[in-house]
Amino acid sequence: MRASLIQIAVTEGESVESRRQRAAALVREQAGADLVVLPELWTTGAFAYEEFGRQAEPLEGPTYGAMAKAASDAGVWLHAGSIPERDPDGPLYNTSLVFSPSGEPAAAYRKIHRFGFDKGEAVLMGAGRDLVTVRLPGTTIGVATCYDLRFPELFRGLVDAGAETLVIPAGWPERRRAHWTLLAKARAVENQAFVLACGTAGTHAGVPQAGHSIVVDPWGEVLAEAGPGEEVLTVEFDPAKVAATREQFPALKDRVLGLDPPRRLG
Ligand SMILES: NC(=O)CCC(=O)C(=O)O
Repeated sequence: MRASLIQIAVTEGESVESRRQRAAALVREQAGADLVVLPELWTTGAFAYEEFGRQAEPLEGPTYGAMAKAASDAGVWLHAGSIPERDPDGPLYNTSLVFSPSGEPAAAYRKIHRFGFDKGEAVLMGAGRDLVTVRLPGTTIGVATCYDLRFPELFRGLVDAGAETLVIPAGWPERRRAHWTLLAKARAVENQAFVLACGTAGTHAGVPQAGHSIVVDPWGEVLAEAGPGEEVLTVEFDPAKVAATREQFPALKDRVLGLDPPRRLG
């Protein structure tokens, strides 16, 4: 299976429409790949909080249209990263879009863990509730977004739902790059799954982005890693390695669930 992670640069010097057209062109250039991945909130930038409301789109808005067409032009499965979604009946959401090679919508995932504590995304956007997996030929992907990477229980839920390849678009800052790499490897090893983590390059809202998109196999080996700038990271991987790893080293079978709470002595 061949995957291309498009680590696009998000800068204020470029308009959203220009970046949308550029992203669509980059997706088209990936014809021949099985799966193409874009990062989180690449239209606005994940830290450009003031732009979320200004650039929010309905689910089937301009980014959806451009990405559906790009997926079908290239004939690829496309995880189109996420957009600020304006729900007509509710708040904004940080929503990822997945398209089939014929440009049909395959899934939408509303980010569950919002970043910012008491500001930013955490107050400007609503939280999703639903786990999302998508069956592709050869593997089942489980999707999560950026800050979700810090919450292992979400990934266990995806694995329980059949995920073998964890696809994580992000807008991760350079300042915490060490966490990004460490957590991507940890999620791969503990879930015995491939991790495809696609970040952004460039600087927006004064926050330099980490880049360093990364692909990790179920044994924790890094198959490919990008540099800091805009780049398309292409990798070949064998989805059968998930079943083989889970069979040869069956740690997932040793999970002990429903433990008792700590007992007080005395
Ligand atoms: N956009 C995000 O979710 C940022 C996450 C982040 O910076 C972190 O977890 O650290």
